[in-house]
Amino acid sequence: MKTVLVGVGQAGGKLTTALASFDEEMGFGAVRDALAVNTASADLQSVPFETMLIGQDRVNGHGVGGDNELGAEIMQNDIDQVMTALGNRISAETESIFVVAGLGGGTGSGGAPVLAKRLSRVYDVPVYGLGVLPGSDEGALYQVNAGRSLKTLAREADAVLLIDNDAWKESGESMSEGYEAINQNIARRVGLLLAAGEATEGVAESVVDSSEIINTLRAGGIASLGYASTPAAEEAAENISVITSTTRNAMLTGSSLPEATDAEAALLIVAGQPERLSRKGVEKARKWVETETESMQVRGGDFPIDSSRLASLVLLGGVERSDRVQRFMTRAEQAAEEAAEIDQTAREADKTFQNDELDGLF
Ligand SMILES: Nc1nc2c(ncn2[C@@H]2O[C@H](COP(=O)(O)OP(=O)(O)OP(=O)(O)O)[C@@H](O)[C@H]2O)c(=O)[nH]1
Repeated sequence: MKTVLVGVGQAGGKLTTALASFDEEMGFGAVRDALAVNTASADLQSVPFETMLIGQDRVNGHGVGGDNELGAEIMQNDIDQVMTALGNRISAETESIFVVAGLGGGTGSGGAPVLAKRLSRVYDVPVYGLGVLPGSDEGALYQVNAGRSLKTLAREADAVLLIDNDAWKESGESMSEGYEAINQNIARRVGLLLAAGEATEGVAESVVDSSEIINTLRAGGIASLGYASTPAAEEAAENISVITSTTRNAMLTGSSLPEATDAEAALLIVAGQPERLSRKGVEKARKWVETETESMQVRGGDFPIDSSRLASLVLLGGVERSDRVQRFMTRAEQAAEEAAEIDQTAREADKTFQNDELDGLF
């Protein structure tokens, strides 16, 4: 699937870098171009492709410090500049645009929905969000920001592929090592998905194309992507249970959104050497995904790659009713209510203080 990536904010820029590098290293060529947009000049310095600093008149290159309303405002003010830079990158062959952002901060959280809205109006190709949810140990501001941003982004984009920062956390890792590992995990999943949509030449089974990805995400809302891989036997017939167990792992333990299994639609892609791919295995695994998601719209296909391992990618569309997403929304709403209460108490204290001051004066 020929794609143009736009990273907004720090996490957006880092993830876009990881994705573009993975695509290049693997020689896939699905990522056609990329742009990183930020309000903080320091965050753009290590980005290896074109960058754009916005909001200089407001924050002078220092970022918005988690203020996602300001992030949205700045994107709105500078949107023409961003659209012009993207216009030079989006061509007739572009099949999708991904707006990539951490949803808990300020620049990406506020800016990504504004940009997705404008892109959807101007271009006919689908505009997807690739959004990162803050880990559950991140503070209330991050949860509130992400709750609001996710709702808006899901409305403005054709779908939001959601990544939970808690998904691949390993104990003992520093914050930056942790991000690095998460970004690599995301790059591998999304990179393979985009590349699978590009595969053209023949294997015995059905090759996935871009339209299957688009159709799986057609329901809109929130999507997740699972991945797992296992060493494979040389003979396809010996790999039936390898494919089913790898698919189970991809969905149950390798998902970008753990525990999100209730879906409107799904796409299973099994990648590996054509001679190791078992048609029966792919069909059995596809049926298992059908049962697990309780969806009648489960597509299946394969992606020929030169590897002695078999890998399963499971794209789930329309997972917003799943427990994980509901739990996050509840947490974000609680944090928003608590923040509003604190705000109210502060305002009341301020009023009392002012009244007392006035009492003293008159
Ligand atoms: N997966 C992942 N998440 C990250 C990374 N960097 C930051 N985050 C998450 O993204 C959120 C913060 O968003 P940032 O992208 O840092 O913020 P920003 O959009 O640049 O906005 P401001 O810094 O407020 O101007 C937090 O929830 C972090 O956990 C990263 O490299 N990878």
